[in-house]
Amino acid sequence: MTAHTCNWGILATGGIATTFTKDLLTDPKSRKVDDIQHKVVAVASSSSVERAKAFISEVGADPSQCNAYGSYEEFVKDDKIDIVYIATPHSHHYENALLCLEAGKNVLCEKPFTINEKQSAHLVKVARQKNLFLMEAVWTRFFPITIAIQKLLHEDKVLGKIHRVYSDLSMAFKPDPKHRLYAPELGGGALLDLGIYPLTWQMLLLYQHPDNKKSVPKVTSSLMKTPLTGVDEYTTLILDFEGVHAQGIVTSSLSVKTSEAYCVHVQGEKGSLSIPWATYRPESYVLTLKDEQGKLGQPETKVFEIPGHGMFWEADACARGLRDGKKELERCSLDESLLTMRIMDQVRYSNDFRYPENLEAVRSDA
Ligand SMILES: NC(=O)C1=CN([C@@H]2O[C@H](COP(=O)(O)OP(=O)(O)OC[C@H]3O[C@@H](n4cnc5c(N)ncnc54)[C@H](OP(=O)(O)O)[C@@H]3O)[C@@H](O)[C@H]2O)C=CC1
Ligand SMILES: O=C1OC[C@@H](O)[C@H](O)[C@H]1O
Repeated sequence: MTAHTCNWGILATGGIATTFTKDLLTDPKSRKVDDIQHKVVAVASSSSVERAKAFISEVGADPSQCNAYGSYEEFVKDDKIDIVYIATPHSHHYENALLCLEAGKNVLCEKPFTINEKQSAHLVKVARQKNLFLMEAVWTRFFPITIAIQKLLHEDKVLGKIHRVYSDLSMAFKPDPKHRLYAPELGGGALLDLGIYPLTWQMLLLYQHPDNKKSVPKVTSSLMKTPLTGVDEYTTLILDFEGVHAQGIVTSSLSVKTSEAYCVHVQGEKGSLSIPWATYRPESYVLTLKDEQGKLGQPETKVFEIPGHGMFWEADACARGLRDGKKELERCSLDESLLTMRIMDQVRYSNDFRYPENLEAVRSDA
């Protein structure tokens, strides 16, 4: 069978663009994939064409097969591109994705999709009008371990009724008002950068639970701003999923690292399942079941190998989706991206946290 080739354009040349593109260029056979292969055919840097050329060399792309651009506007005109991966700061996702969609390009945009739901909804509207593929790059959703955990809980029901899911992603960053994580003008703060991951686990484990029937959770929350720049430093969400009659507790912070014990902890009537570090890149789970007397037995750990960073699985899924004429993927559906943005909006706005007006705005044709 001839493998289907997916031609990628990389928009921006920073940290995650480097990680994603190196993963894209790993040998698919290393993850037992033979129906897909990826090529990087264009790279754009808003800094300079020299930066784009340097990036192409740094990631090991073939410069003879890959066009370098010093402007995103020129880059999106490149008709060799099948799909664009957007890797700019949160503040720029909305405009960058519109630029790509309006140029007729399919888009995989880093998380969080945009600054707020109305911007994401505008992207969805344009993608659907132009019959283009669009997805938020919530890469964790595509890990084999993530799919296995959902099967364990939803189909095999190893824990029986689920009572509660705790999930957290917190990291002790060095406070720097210029860094994208602290800068309001770049969409800084814990929730959109980190909190989206523990919130995604709630969507995967409780919102998607068959008994929940996709009922939207009631959300209460608290948020504490950093005195340094006023972005959110600590956030706590409580999600009541009435459909499955279970509660989710979601936390994130810029100032303290997630407990070593677990990033995700699921409590059910028959025991518990924990996922150790990292919330965004799970490598194992620990299942502890009760015996007939209801006493907790020995924990059993299952490890899943990751032949690289792990960003190739979402890329493989996008490539298969394009090959098969899909415009979105159920595993990371546009509706769930919109609901996730809606919940994060609710947390920010109900706790009096808004980004600068120009960042929260949508275009007049939204
Ligand atoms: N999935 C994951 O595991 C991760 C995802 N991310 C997401 O990726 C996005 C980028 O994060 P990261 O790679 O760490 O960020 P970086 O700061 O490392 O890179 C951002 C790049 O965006 C471009 N850019 C364009 N305009 C600006 C601007 N005004 N200020 C700064 N950079 C600008 C620059 O590239 P150029 O000059 O070439 O245009 C810059 O290098 C974020 O939305 C984040 O949420 C981040 C880390 C991990
Ligand atoms: O997506 C992410 O994952 C890990 C963090 O270090 C990073 O800030 C965040 O954007």
